Amino acid sequence: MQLQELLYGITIKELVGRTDLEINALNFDSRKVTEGDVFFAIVGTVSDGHQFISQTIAQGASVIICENLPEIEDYRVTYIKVENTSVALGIMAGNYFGNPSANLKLIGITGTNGKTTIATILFKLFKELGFKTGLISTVENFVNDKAVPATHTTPNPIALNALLKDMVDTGCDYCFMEVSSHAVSQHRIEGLTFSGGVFSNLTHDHLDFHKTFDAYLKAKKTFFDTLPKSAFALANIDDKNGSVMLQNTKAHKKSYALKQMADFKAKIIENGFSGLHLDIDNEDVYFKLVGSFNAYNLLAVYGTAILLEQDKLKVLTLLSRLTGAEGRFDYITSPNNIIGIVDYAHTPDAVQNVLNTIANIRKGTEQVITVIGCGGDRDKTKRPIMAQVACDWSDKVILTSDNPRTEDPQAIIKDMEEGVSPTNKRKTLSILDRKEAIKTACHLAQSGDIILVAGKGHEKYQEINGVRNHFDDKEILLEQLNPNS
Ligand SMILES: CC(=O)N[C@H]1[C@@H](OP(=O)(O)OP(=O)(O)OC[C@H]2O[C@@H](n3ccc(=O)[nH]c3=O)[C@H](O)[C@@H]2O)O[C@H](CO)[C@@H](O)[C@@H]1O[C@H](C)C(=O)N[C@@H](C)C(=O)N[C@H](CCC(=O)O)C(=O)O
Ligand SMILES: Nc1ncnc2c1ncn2[C@@H]1O[C@H](COP(=O)(O)OP(=O)(O)OP(=O)(O)O)[C@@H](O)[C@H]1O
Ligand SMILES: N[C@H](CCC[C@H](N)C(=O)O)C(=O)O
Ligand SMILES: [Mg+2]
Repeated sequence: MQLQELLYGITIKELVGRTDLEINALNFDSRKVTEGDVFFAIVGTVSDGHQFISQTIAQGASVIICENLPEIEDYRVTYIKVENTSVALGIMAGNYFGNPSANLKLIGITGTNGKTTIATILFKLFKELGFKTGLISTVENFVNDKAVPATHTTPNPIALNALLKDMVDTGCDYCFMEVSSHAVSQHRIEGLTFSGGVFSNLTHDHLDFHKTFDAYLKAKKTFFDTLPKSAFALANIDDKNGSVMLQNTKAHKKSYALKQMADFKAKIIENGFSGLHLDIDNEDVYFKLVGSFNAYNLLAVYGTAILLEQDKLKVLTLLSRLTGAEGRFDYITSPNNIIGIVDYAHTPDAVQNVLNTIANIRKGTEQVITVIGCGGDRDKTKRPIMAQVACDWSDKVILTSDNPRTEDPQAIIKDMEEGVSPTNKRKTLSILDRKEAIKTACHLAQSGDIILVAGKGHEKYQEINGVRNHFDDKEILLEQLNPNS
């Protein structure tokens, strides 16, 4: 492909060299650059890509996209100065892959909690409705039936557009993708054509990256502010930020809610371990998903399907048969009737929701034992709050490790302990080794008790200093609670 074909939509501040040259691939990582590549120099959180420019030229890069022009060393290389390299990368990655997002219906889902659940159920639903469909999510990506491992919730623009092209080539009509706040801030979704956007909720997370709640909110809102007129914007208006998301969007504004008037409305009739019984848009329907927060997720899915012009009764019938995403309120019952739940709750709000759900459906006499940790190299301010919520809503709590990454796991537990009040101390244990923590919870549990293992959900690893060792909460629960299976 010729460089000039990649430059549609790019505002060039300065150009040195030819644009009528054949290029190989796009690359933002110097370590992967080969002959004929375009290298994008990005200022990151750890290093500045500009410092690798000469190295990439030595490796054969023929085009450099940057925010500051280096001293021109090689007149065979084309240098393009832009305002923001990440924005240019998004647009050029789209051009490189033939702007696949415009050739299917792309729906983005954003919010602190519920993105994976909503995107996954939409993917399953649209496949059941008979469409070829794509999914981009935290757990796994899918090009219709083909699974593609996920590295991020929202991939980088090159991986993202490559996936979308694969979906278009496979004949997919729809793609449901999670849009993380990191992705919006880092312009990973730049240049994509969305047919719709969905907002679930906004609570405490990622303040290490965004610094303030306002900046976090703004990142989410930017996604809605940039939706085109032809798209729909569907927001949960029971969340106080739902209407903020809709404030300035050009898209068709639509709302969903359980507690007030909205375009899509539901009422919880029953909420138990066997599932939810809802009145949804005046239809009485049973669902397999558990917990009132899933009533919101189901309503978001239902609203999206109706906005995508699907038949109401067909949608509700199929939805009532579907299960949620892996590791989200995923539970087993032992032979002596101990319930073990694996859930991806890793924010204060999610922990509160999952424990509220358990509180609402427990019979009353049984103990709730929670095993919980907080991730390293992530928002430190959520640690004491998560521990406090866990203690306030459980009979026993075991604080443990969850992906310490480059941090000292003992120090993370110490941050969590700050949130344990003196009265809560007596019901709290700290056990560094997560496997031992889960084992201890299983030993403490008696018939009828409920164990919640929170934070890792579908994850199959424990990440320590850049190394991911096999670890699976559900596997350990199964082994401990069903020793003969
Ligand atoms: C904080 C964050 O989002 N970091 C992402 C970011 O890395 P960075 O800004 O730290 O990059 P950097 O290391 O400073 O490097 C800057 C630039 O120099 C380049 N470089 C660097 C070194 C070198 O030798 N040569 C070179 O060219 C890098 O490729 C990069 O382009 O850009 C990288 C390339 O796209 C991402 O892989 C990386 O994700 C890291 C691994 C990450 O953990 N991200 C998490 C926080 C994340 O994105 N999470 C969200 C949401 C999670 C959720 O709630 O679901 C997600 O969407 O997954
Ligand atoms: N609508 C919701 N409101 C509040 N909490 C929710 C909601 N949906 C799910 N949760 C809780 O949040 C956890 C994560 O859910 P899910 O994976 O769907 O969210 P996510 O937004 O994709 O998270 P991440 O940003 O980490 O990918 C669940 O395990 C559950 O405890
Ligand atoms: N995808 C999110 C949640 C990870 C959950 C938890 N297991 C952790 O490692 O903090 C993140 O990267 O912040
Ligand atoms: Mg997710």
